[in-house]
Parts: sequence; C-alpha cells; structure tokens
Amino acid sequence: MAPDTRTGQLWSSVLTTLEGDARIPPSLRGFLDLVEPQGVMGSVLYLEVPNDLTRDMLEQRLRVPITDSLVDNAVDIASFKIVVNLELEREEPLPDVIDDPTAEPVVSPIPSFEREPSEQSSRRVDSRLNPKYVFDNFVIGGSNRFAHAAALAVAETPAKAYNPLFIYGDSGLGKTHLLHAIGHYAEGMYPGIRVRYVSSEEFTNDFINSIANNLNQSFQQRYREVDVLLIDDIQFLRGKESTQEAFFHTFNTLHDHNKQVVITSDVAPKLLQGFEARMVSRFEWGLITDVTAPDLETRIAILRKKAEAERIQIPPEVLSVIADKVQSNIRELEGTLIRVTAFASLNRLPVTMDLAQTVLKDLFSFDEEAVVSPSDIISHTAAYFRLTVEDLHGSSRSQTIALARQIAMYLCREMTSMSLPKIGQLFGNRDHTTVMYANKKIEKLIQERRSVYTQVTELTSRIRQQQR
Ligand SMILES: Nc1ncnc2c1ncn2[C@@H]1O[C@H](COP(=O)(O)OP(=O)(O)OP(=O)(O)O)[C@@H](O)[C@H]1O
Repeated sequence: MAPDTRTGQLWSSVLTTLEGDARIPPSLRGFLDLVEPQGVMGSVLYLEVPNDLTRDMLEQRLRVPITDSLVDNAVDIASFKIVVNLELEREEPLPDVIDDPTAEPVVSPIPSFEREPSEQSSRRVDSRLNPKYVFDNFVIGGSNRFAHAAALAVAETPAKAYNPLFIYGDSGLGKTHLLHAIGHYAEGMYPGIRVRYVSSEEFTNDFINSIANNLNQSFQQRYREVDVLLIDDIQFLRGKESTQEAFFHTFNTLHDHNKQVVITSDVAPKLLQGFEARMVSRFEWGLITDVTAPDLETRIAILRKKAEAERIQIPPEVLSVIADKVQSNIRELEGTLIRVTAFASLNRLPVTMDLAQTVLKDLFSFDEEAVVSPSDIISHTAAYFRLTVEDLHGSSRSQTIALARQIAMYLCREMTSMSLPKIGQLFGNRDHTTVMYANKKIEKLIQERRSVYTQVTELTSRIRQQQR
C-alpha cells in the first residue's frame, strides 16, 4: 500500500531528524531503510516492516529516538505501531549487525548472503524458504528416491497426491532440503499460492507468544490461511500438549479445506513419543516415506554437485576419498569438502589427493562414530580460547567471545544432531536464526581466514580426541 502524502512526508522528516541522532549506532541504521510508512490513525503512525527482526530492533532499540523524532515533526502524533508484513518485497539485504560488538546478536531469518541475486529483486520472496534448497540441486539415489518422488508429486499437485506427506530420517539426510524444495516448486507452478515453512520449535514459540499477547486469531490466520504448510522436525512437539492441540486443529482445518501439509521427523509416526494417538493416526493418513544414509555413489554425486555449485575444480579421486570417509550425514559430508577446499585455498595449493589425505587425517584420526556431546564442545571451545563456559552462554559481544561462541555453535551443528533452535537454547536462549548465521559465518571464515581454519580444525581434533 502506498502511504498518503502526509504520511510519506512525515516519515521522511522523521528519517532526516534521525540522521543526526547520535543515539542510533550505525549498525542499526539499515533497519530504518526497511520501514514502509502506512498511514496515521488517531495519534498513531503505522509502519510496516518485512520481518520480526526489524520489528524487534525498532521496538527495542530505536523506540525512543523514533518517538522523539515523531513528536518533533508532528504535534498530533504521539506514538507508532509496527506491523510485520512478510510479503513486503525487499531488495535490500538485511543489515548485518553481528560484527558490531555493541549490536544485538540477532540476524535475519535468511541471511542476505544466502539469497541468489535473482531472489533479491525480481520476484516476491517468501523469506521463510531457503533459496539454496531446490529440487534441481537435490541428488537422487536409492536412499532418497521414494521421498524425492513423493515430494515432487506433492509439489506438483498440492493436496491431491498425498496428504499429509510425512518424511522421516536421521539428521542431515535432506529432509529440510526436500521441504523447502516443495515450497519453491509449488510457488513456481502456482503463482499466488500461499506456502509457509516453519520448524516445530518456531511453531511452538509462535503459539506461546500468541497466547501471551492475546493474538490467537492472528496465529490461527497465519497457519490456517495457507495452501501448503511445511512443518519441520515435528518430534520437538513431544510432550507439549497445548502446542500439539493447536497443531491438531491447524492440521484438521487445513486437511478439511484440501490444503497440503508436509511433515518431517527424526522417526516414523508410530515411534514418535509423547504424542497423542489421534495426532499419530493423522500423520498416517497420507504417505509416509523415509530418507536413509546415501550409498557411496550418491555421496560422490552430492559432492560433485556441491563442487560444481561452488565452481571449485576437484579431482574425482578426491571426491571419492571424502565420500568414503563420511558415510552417514550429508551435512558433515559437505563440511568435510569445505575443509579440504579451504585448506587448499588458504595455502594457495591445488586440491590434490595428498592434500585431501592430510586434511582428512587431521579431521578423522579419531573415532568418528563416538558420540560428541554439546557440553564437550562448549567446554573445549571455552578452554581453547581461554574463556569460561559462562562466557559462551552469556551475552558479551566482545569480538573474541562472539567468535568463540559462533565457532562452538558451528561445531555443535556439525558434530551433533541438535537442531538450530536447540543449539540456540543451549547458548543462552538465542534465536535459531542466530545459530544459522553463526554457521554460515564460520563456514565462510574457514575459507577466508587461516586463523579461523586452524582454530576450528584444532578444536575438532581435541573434541574427537577426548572421545577415544
Ligand atoms: N540428496 C541430496 N542432494 C544434495 N544435497 C543434499 C541432499 N541431502 C541432503 N543434502 C544437503 O545436506 C545438508 C543437510 O540436509 P538437511 O538440512 O535437509 O537435513 P535434515 O535431514 O533436515 O537434517 P536435520 O534433521 O538435522 O534438520 C543440506 O545442506 C542439504 O542441502
């Protein structure tokens, strides 16, 4: 909606005043650019923003300067209200506030650097779908052929093929990738289709917030007025009775109205513990399919595809040796490829068999099957950086602590099967998007900074060594 002239003018005067406001740190200024003024009602100015993060920043960190500026610029306006509109088309990447030690450790739901350029400008983006997870780059093999076919069928004809579609399997085997791929494909096939991706932890938080803020109706609208609901890692609703109840009603409403539901989980419906029988029976209404660990050929094909996507030349025998080493988790498989290519680029060496063997020896000189616990990762990381465990859990934004914390989060994601929200909880109840950001950031730094590569590699060895 275009603002009326007065609202538009008012907001630009507010922005002009704020330009000279020393209370606003540079890292927060970018959030102001994401605001769309909508109109004035009574003495309230209504603003629209594209995501929860921007709303939180404006409400928590910029409320006072904005209100002061409003009062300065319009005698009859006393406050502002913010509405999140996920549909707002955005070309600007969200501001990156992580590197600023004074800034809040929060990030966008999908960090801007993950978006393809075409995603940023030419079409409406559902910011909940990760543009990297599409069918085109999903490698099909015996371990996932059925799940892939079912996912594609559902994406082609939502609510006609299988409803619900239930995909289960161990961590890092492509369930989330398939969920997002369904969303993208359906959006491409049916312009205007309403797709919503949500992890079950986000669903839970959303539900709890809706109760706390008396927003049950908008919660219901958010989840019931969609054509395709993609819900990830349903096992995390275990034992949460009220949230399960809310999901049960959402599910029924969607199903009754011929809307597609796709669910992922770490185990088959029958093995889900802490779920009511009526829920489980609904999960079994449609099609249940699993993803298992890929065989060697599929692992090599996944590595080849990843190398092509990153435009890295890697000899086939190197791909084979990596695929041979990492067998049961595709996330770890990709992580290992990154370590090998990072080592080569940091040392300005070509990726050869010898080089790969050296890196793999460092990474896998210990028992890979040993179970690594997050507390081991945290205590080792703290000791390595001469910090305390509390530093990593806490909120200090000193650069050393922030980097150590991000490395610990990265290692938790790589070495354990914990979900992003669980890792966030572990590190002082941080949002899952913060963990997602930390992951991407460390993955990038490993390839760009020798110091970070060495720190992560040494830490990995120490943690593994302890498991012996
Ligand atoms: N068949 C595949 N082809 C290409 N990449 C894949 C495939 N399967 C998984 N991946 C990649 O492996 C990584 C982990 O996959 P994903 O996050 O979908 O796993 P998951 O099963 O949802 O794990 P979790 O239960 O821990 O969330 C992602 O980067 C994904 O793109």
